[in-house]
Amino acid sequence: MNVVVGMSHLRKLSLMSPLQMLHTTKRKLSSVTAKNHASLESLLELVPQTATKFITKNLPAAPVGSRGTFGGTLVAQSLLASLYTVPTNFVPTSLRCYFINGGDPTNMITYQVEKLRDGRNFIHRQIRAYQHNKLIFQSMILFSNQRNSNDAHDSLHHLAHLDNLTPLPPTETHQDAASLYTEKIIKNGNLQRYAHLSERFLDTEHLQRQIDTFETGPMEYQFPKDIFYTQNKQEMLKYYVRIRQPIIQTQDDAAVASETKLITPETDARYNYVAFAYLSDSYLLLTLPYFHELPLYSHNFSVSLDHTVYFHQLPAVNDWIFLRVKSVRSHWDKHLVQGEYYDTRSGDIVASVSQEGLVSYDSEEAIRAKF
Ligand SMILES: CCCCCCCCCCCCCCCC(=O)SCCNC(=O)CCNC(=O)[C@H](O)C(C)(C)COP(=O)(O)OP(=O)(O)OC[C@H]1O[C@@H](n2cnc3c(N)ncnc32)[C@H](O)[C@@H]1OP(=O)(O)O
Repeated sequence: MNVVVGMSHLRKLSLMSPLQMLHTTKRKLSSVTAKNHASLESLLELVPQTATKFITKNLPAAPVGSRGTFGGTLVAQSLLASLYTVPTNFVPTSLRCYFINGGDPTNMITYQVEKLRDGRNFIHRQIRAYQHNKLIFQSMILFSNQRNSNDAHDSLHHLAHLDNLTPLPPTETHQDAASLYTEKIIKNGNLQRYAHLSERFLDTEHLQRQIDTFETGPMEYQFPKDIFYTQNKQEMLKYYVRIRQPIIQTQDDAAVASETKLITPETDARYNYVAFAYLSDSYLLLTLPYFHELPLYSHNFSVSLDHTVYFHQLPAVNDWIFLRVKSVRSHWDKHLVQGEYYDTRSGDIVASVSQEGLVSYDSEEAIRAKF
């Protein structure tokens, strides 16, 4: 990224009237060609070093506006690494992670899988991620045997379910992220208000990268129309997300990837879990201001501290997944958010996610005053 150009442009913009600024920004935006983002597979690809040690093939990128590696990359790669160490009939049941040190996007990550226990029904794995010989992340994953379905042990069967979901997000309430971001943040005189929250909103490269990510990144979102700034008290944020890259949903047993083969979106349906782990860290903490009727992106500092996923069934990530997020507790800059993810075809829950983050904001009054 050309930071020097970005900064000088930023200074020029700050001397302009809001109208000039908007026109200049629009011109700049249309002159920057959209970049094709790498596929999810290449973002997450691991090179096996030994049976339990893996190194990333590509650099672990930071999300737009962040300095450190995207947490979802670490969660997903730790799951991918552990999948190489369990038989193909085992699927993840739960996954608990801690983000210990910020990831360096300019260096490869080494994942070390520890085989804690191998049972008939359950397998336990612990995964540690290192950069510069420093521990940056740790996860613990429980796998269960999907072939071991004994009806006698299935009393009190229950799966949370939502009626009235449709395979396509409703257009009257939801809109694709790129056009919504353009409409609500870049256009309609709003950009200057956001620039009061962060100078990043005066940097056309930043705006373009955000739009590129929405348009061509690994995830596709349909957000509620008030997501960036709601003026109504909200208990839950409801949005839709899916993965762009095709991932197989079923496979016959003969074709299941053996432990020696690469686990990819084409070879192993369990890649849906990996992709879900990746998407489950996006637009979770970032949505906190929504619950306070404040504009998104009004934080001063934001990192996730931990992340937990309970998988209830294989998530079909190429279909729209309906997500309900709630804010459980905010206290001394520590914020806990929880999400329930539903399959929009069946209405059944596919996963539950909890995340605590360290996010600092100015006071509500100060944010409102500058916005
Ligand atoms: C290809 C990719 C596409 C992505 C596709 C689309 C994704 C689209 C979704 C986008 C959404 C993104 C949002 C995802 C969210 C994550 O991904 S965050 C990434 C994962 N989490 C992390 O990396 C956190 C790792 N953990 C840590 O860094 C450390 O454990 C902690 C949390 C900083 C420890 O805190 P601490 O004990 O207070 O640490 P301490 O040693 O006192 O301070 C260390 C540094 O932390 C910083 N710090 C700590 N507290 C504060 C604070 N309140 N204010 C400011 N700085 C602070 C300071 O820099 C401090 O440095 P110094 O001031 O000492 O120089």
